[in-house]
Amino acid sequence: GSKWSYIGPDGEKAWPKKYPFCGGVFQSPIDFHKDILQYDSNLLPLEFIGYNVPSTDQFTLINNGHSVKMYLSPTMYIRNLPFEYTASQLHLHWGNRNKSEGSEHTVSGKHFAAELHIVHYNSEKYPDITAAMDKSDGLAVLAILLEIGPFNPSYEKIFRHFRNVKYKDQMVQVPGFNVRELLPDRLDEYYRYEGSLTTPPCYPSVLWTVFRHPVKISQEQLLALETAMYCTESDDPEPLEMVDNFRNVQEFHERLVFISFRE
Ligand SMILES: NS(=O)(=O)c1c(F)c(F)c(S(=O)(=O)CCO)c(N[C@H]2CCCc3ccccc32)c1F
Ligand SMILES: [Zn+2]
Repeated sequence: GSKWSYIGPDGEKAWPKKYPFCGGVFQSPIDFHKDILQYDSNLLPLEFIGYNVPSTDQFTLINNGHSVKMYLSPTMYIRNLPFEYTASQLHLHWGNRNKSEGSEHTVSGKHFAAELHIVHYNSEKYPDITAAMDKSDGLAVLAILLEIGPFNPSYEKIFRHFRNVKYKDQMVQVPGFNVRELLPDRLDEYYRYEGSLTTPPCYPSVLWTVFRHPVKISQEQLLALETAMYCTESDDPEPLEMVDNFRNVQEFHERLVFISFRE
């Protein structure tokens, strides 16, 4: 299994020993601050096809010991990127109950409470995500920044299942729903840059789209995310809470982040 973690001797400083790309170029996440941003009028709103999955279909939600991830249906894809990218899975990154600052990307040095990632692979060039994930044009990940606000019934369609995936390798079926509801209203405003997976093997294979506008979930929903899951299996004598599962921002020199909006 993947022997890496977010804390202790196998934490992110040690990743490059076993996973050399983690010490390499184009690493994610990064901080978005004004002197690396450049407006690009060619950045179009993304189009989401097949995102409205009927409740007769089911998504598999699984605790993989690093995050909680939900497999998506291969009928879901995005257009208006250099290629067509088919959805693979979504997962989250978050902090802990005493410090709700668990986003991976930051804006002017500020963390958001949490971050949702929807991972897609280039289905025009590669047969599946395994073939795509180490290619420079292989993956496209959408990132949604989460902050505290009113209760969010769309996120609840995933969150209400957390009690059934408390421990590593537990899984549950989630009835299909319109995954578009998890995204902010303004799909036309986003940050765009070429980066990497934020977990080992850290391949520099990701075209990142980070939406400008955060989505709100309630304090109670955030607390559930921060306290529901463990990295360890149900029978482990030393349970480890799944908290602070975000990578720190990486050096980003001589590169630009393109923005689809004029600030
Ligand atoms: N932040 S991130 O970079 O988007 C990101 C994660 F943070 C993350 F935890 C995962 S993981 O849950 O699979 C556990 C670690 O691989 C992924 N998986 C991707 C890349 C690795 C292999 C793979 C295979 C099938 C589907 C998705 C993926 C990931 F892309
Ligand atoms: Zn992620």
